[in-house]
Amino acid sequence: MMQQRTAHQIADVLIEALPYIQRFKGKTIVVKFGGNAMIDEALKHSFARDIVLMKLVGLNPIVVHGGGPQIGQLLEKLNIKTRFVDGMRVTDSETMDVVEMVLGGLVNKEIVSLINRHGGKAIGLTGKDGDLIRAKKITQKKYATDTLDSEIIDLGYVGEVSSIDPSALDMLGHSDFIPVIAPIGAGEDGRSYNINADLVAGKLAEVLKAEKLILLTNTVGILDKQGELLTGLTLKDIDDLIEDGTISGGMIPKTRCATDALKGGVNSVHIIDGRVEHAVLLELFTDQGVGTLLLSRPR
Ligand SMILES: Nc1ncnc2c1ncn2[C@@H]1O[C@H](COP(=O)(O)OP(=O)(O)O)[C@@H](O)[C@H]1O
Ligand SMILES: CC(=O)N[C@@H](CCC(=O)OP(=O)(O)O)C(=O)O
Repeated sequence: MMQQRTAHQIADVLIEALPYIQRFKGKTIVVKFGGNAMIDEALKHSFARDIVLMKLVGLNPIVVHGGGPQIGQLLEKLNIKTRFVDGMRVTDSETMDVVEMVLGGLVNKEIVSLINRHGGKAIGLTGKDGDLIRAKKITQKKYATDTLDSEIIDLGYVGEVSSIDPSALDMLGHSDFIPVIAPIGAGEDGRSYNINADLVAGKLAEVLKAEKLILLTNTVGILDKQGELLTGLTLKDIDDLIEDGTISGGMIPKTRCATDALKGGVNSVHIIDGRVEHAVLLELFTDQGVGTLLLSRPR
């Protein structure tokens, strides 16, 4: 009896995924995997398996990864000091070499190899490969609070996305390959630029006209002032939450990327908890979902 019920429950869970698989078949889903989620071995494996399953059931996953903590660790070993201004790492030429080594090398190849070990065919790219991402230098204006003067802070080789050539991704999307992208772009001068991974994921989702952008982070989603999860938000709600200070710190650039992607034609953005095993699968293929769903307007 017990065994039979368990079998039914398993079948229910499997069949719950069917309408979602039918709806998203052939659609592009951009998934940003943050550096914090990569610290846990079990989480890395569950993420890789989710991506392999997505591809096998006919979706087109594109992975964009971060690696902030991993860059920090190598810089520390090399005794190179680092600092952030408004969520961006100040990146001089020496730091850029380390960023490229960690993001384009160690972290990228680790994710590629994990996906491959779970039966996928991942191909690692930085924005320099296939001329995927062109970057332009960001100039950061920092406004001092005690004076009205503005101080320009030179962030060095920190870029924003100036253009994307998706032809390499189009080719991979029509094959068994799963692209895994490190957030490094090439400047007009051919130099490498360090780009925040959320920015890259948002722009890629926009250019690829992705069905969804999924941002894995280290909170359960966007929280209200009482610390309760906000399960559904629209563009207007997000503006209000930033305005009244509910959304602050690292969540501001993240939600800005999300709103840009929605305005650019992405159907939905999901900010979900990367600390939960199989968070991507639960968000995509179950009725309740996890985290915060952001839409242009109420459904
Ligand atoms: N309203 C909010 N809801 C959830 N997190 C928030 C909110 N406002 C600020 N945050 C902060 O934003 C952080 C997520 O941004 P960040 O650390 O940059 O993420 P990641 O490293 O995944 O890119 C959360 O850990 C939290 O400290
Ligand atoms: C300009 C800038 O700050 N770039 C980031 C790139 C990595 C990143 O975005 O990693 P997470 O997603 O893990 O935070 C950095 O150097 O840390």
